[in-house]
Amino acid sequence: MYRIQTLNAISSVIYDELDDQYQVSKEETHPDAYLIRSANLHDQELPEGLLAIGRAGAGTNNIPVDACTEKGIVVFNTPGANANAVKELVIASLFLASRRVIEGIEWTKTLKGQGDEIGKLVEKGKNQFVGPEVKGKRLGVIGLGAIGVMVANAAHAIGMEVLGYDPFISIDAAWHLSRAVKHESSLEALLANSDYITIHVPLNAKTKDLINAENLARANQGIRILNFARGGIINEEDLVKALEEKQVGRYITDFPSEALIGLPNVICIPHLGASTPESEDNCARMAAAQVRDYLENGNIRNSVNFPDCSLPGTGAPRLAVLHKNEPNMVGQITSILAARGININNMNNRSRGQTAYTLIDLDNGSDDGLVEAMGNIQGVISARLMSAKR
Ligand SMILES: NC(=O)C1=CN([C@@H]2O[C@H](COP(=O)(O)OP(=O)(O)OC[C@H]3O[C@@H](n4cnc5c(N)ncnc54)[C@H](O)[C@@H]3O)[C@@H](O)[C@H]2O)C=CC1
Ligand SMILES: O=C(O)CCC(=O)C(=O)O
Repeated sequence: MYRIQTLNAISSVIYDELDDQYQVSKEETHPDAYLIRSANLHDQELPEGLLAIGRAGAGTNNIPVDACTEKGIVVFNTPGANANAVKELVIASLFLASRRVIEGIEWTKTLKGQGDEIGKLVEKGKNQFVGPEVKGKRLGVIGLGAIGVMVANAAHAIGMEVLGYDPFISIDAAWHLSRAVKHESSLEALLANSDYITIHVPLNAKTKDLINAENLARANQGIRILNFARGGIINEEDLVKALEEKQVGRYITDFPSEALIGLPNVICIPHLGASTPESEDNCARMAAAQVRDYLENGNIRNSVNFPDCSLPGTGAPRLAVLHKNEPNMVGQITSILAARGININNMNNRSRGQTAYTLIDLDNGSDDGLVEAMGNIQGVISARLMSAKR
């Protein structure tokens, strides 16, 4: 029996993946894995024995990934599974950043009680809510991953001139990006050449305060900024000042804060980017499937702290060793097997930055201290023995 603790409301489609070998609840004690959305794990003790965290979503800044790596907890996310939902809300927000629809709706509510006068009042008052069309305007997209590419292509399709900035763009993303999107090689150039920008990078130490007073000063006067990535990517103090000085014309964010709520020219959305049934199902199903494959078969797909590594299941005993990416790790692991007369049927070893993973299907052999022996190798983070069926 595997135990899964859910730390957020997760779509019930997880049960398509997690059969009766799984006990899933909010209160699970001694969980083998967590399934979460945006729950903040930074201030929580990670339970002993936790093997995996399945983040049903893209961003993992709510997870202490380095601490997980040290403890041998594999952190998974679900790349692209909610990208379309975010893209749709970003496109809607491009219009909201232009046309003063939200202010207009609020103002219209004040006309309640005016009876037959409403038509006349509407025509007289609507001028205050005029705003430009997006067609022909320039949109700068920061980060051309799963979401950024979709947003760039959709914005081009509605007639915008699209510029993109992503020094680390993947080959896959580049293949999917419309050729009409102009490549900008610096953030400063992107800001200076855009009427609107939209941010689609992860929040990490390198992207914190990526948008700040210095580069906002070089942006086009009145630039409209959309932030559906994370609040910390834009320096809030600098942003508020730039809004006051009209350097930033509009700011639409999925990440409200005390300083932003109620400010003129700011629209705060309650983190709804991925809140569609389709997206919630996609993310939940993918996270559950990845966690299951890891718990049962040791296979890793879409981890943010260990390399992707898998083997086809044959029912043979499988040794799974998470270790540091250091010389002679595989040599030491296989020497222990050789000393015990255990033959290797199949194996895969992958590395990623500081970490590595070795999966070995064994012809014979049982635990009998094998896992402990592996754990004693300097540089091994953790080891498990299982029978991989699929
Ligand atoms: N509002 C919401 O509900 C949601 C928000 N998000 C946020 O959006 C972020 C992006 O999501 P995805 O597109 O799915 O991720 P992704 O990993 O597919 O794409 C991120 C892209 O950012 C690029 N990048 C990284 N550092 C950069 C930098 N300094 N400058 C320019 N580009 C840089 C990467 O090369 C990559 O192409 C997530 O990390 C998350 O924080 C994601 C999903 C839903
Ligand atoms: O689960 C959610 O609604 C949050 C989605 C999100 O922010 C992400 O996937 O990074």
